[in-house]
Amino acid sequence: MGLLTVSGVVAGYSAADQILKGLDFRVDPGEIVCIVGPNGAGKSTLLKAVAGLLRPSAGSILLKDRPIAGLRPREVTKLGIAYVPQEHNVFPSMTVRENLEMGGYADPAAAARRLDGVMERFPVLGRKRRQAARTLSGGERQILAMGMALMVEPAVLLLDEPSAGLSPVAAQGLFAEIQAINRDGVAIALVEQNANDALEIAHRAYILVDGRNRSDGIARELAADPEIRRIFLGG
Ligand SMILES: Nc1ncnc2c1ncn2[C@@H]1O[C@H](COP(=O)(O)OP(=O)(O)OP(=O)(O)O)[C@@H](O)[C@H]1O
Repeated sequence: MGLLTVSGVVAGYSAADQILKGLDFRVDPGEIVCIVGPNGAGKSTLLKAVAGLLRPSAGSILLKDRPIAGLRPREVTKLGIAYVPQEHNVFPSMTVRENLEMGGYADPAAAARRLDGVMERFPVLGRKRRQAARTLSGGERQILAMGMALMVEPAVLLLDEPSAGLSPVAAQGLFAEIQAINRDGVAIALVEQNANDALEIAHRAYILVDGRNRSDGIARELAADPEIRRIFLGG
């Protein structure tokens, strides 16, 4: 059984504007699953539907065997799915520590216990815990956003373009952190523009085009497919 199973989901930003047109998607325990595809394909929309920010008009979303489509974001988080949006994912004027505390808002009693664990897991956050988030580098800010998400000890982490705007070196560092989080036992759904790098760290991948699956399979096999390379991976 999949850990997260999306079946036939139709969703969009209004009834007349369906972006996901019957989408199937699955994350199994222990996986990093990458979602790539052209601009506007619906990659971010898929993560928003899973996170509870959009209510699908058809189809189902299951966490293990529990239906979650249409639940509020806070309920989805409590059940074990943490979402890191592409932008505005930290509070710039608050300290690193305060941001982490905000990340644990769904369960404040447990948050105090988890704070030390997250700062140990990401030493840079421990060292800079008293600094305002706006003073962090782009890569550190993304690590903080992931640290906030891990404050709820999720089973599944949804990451929307975490490497956007980072230098190649910072992006490589971030991908290594994503792999380390996955090795700690967190399954990850990763939307990336940086498709070649994302396919290197992913176990499986989906290629979305116009709200539907164009292809899916083992990430390294998709990355080696000449037609997929030509159309989606820049040659
Ligand atoms: N809040 C919104 N309200 C209305 N339409 C939206 C909203 N957010 C996204 N869209 C539209 O939904 C479509 C899919 O957007 P989405 O962000 O899911 O694409 P994407 O595959 O993640 O691509 P990108 O790489 O450009 O972010 C686009 O046509 C976009 O304009």
